[in-house]
Amino acid sequence: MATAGVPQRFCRCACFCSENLYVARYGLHVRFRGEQQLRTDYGPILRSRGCVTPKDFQQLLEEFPHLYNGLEGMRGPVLVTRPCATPAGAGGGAAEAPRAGVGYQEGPHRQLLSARHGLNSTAHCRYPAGAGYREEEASRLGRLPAPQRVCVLPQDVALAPEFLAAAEYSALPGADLKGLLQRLETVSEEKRIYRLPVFTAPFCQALLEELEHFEQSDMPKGRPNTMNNYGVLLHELGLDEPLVTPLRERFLQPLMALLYPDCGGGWLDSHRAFVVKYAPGQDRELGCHYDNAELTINVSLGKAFTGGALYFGDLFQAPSALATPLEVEHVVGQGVLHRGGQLHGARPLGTGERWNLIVWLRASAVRNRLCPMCCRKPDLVDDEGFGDGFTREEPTTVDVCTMT
Ligand SMILES: O=C(O)CCC(=O)C(=O)O
Ligand SMILES: [Fe+2]
Repeated sequence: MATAGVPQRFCRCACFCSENLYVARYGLHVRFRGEQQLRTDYGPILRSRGCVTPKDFQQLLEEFPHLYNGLEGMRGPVLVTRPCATPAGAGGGAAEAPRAGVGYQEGPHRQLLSARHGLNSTAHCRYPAGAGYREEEASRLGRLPAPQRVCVLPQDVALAPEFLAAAEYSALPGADLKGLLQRLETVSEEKRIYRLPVFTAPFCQALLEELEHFEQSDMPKGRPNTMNNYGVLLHELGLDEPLVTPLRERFLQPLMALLYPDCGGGWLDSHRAFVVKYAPGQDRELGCHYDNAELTINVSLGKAFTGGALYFGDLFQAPSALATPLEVEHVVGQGVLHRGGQLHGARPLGTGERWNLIVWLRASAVRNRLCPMCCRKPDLVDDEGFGDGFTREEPTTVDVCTMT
């Protein structure tokens, strides 16, 4: 692990530019190594989705020019085309087709981000640590900028008593899984999905206000990932250091160490945190995917809404076409804990607005061995901030997730 006092240097995997590229026109994520590989691997499915003529294929190829000039950009969650059965019967072959804005081109998009912001997967962070936003807030509105306003809430006002109790218990020397399970809800024993209250109602309210304020401001904004056109990156709001890092280090780590010791739960050393927003006329659902994370916490912040349940399939490493997905309703203030590799998505929103804080929790000791995106030894590229959570250090011995 890092030497105390020396800031850790994080990396991403170079697969970023060639794996899981989203082609919105055909609702498909592809791996791209070259024309022949694309035809061989995706010819039939592309044809079935309307990529039929030589011109269609040429247009498709034009989406990937960046692969030859070394430019890379931001990485979001990966929407998969592996089976993730849904009640609508999408299982057995391709998952529910993910949706994105019309005309969205994944390759050039990543290239553009890179050209503007340099070679880093936090390229969307126009305002490192939220500095720009904080300054603008302070001078324009003459009020406390976001991090202070949200984080001024003391711990016991912000965090639900159940969360505090579970985290405190987990940090005790004699704590064990059995004891922890008495302090949270087991949503699925088989899938190892858990739920517990995380934030108090006043905190959710305060955070929502900040998020909405940021949204309405004219500050340029990055988006959480390639599939969400709305939402906020927490580091752009300046909330990574004051809110998410302590949440991970002091509260989530002890909990995750007991729940998921085999997935790096006790070795979490970075994160990517963002808020996703679903609303009428905006994004309304999220296709089946797995996260670029060892573990994930997904906290519902509100507002009032119907629909938008989470659904969970198998681990992406072991999908079975016949599996019935598990539906999990959100409860405002509560967090759902799951393994990043668990296939999941969000059902369409019915009415209202749904805002959720997602924290992808990463353990370099696990991912340094195997990039969860390309499933190979990561090809490390230096990055800014937490990058994609890889480090150049020798991996510490830790049992990685077993494939079940
Ligand atoms: O919409 C949700 O609650 C799920 C979001 C999610 O899974 C993700 O952003 O990785
Ligand atoms: Fe996800």
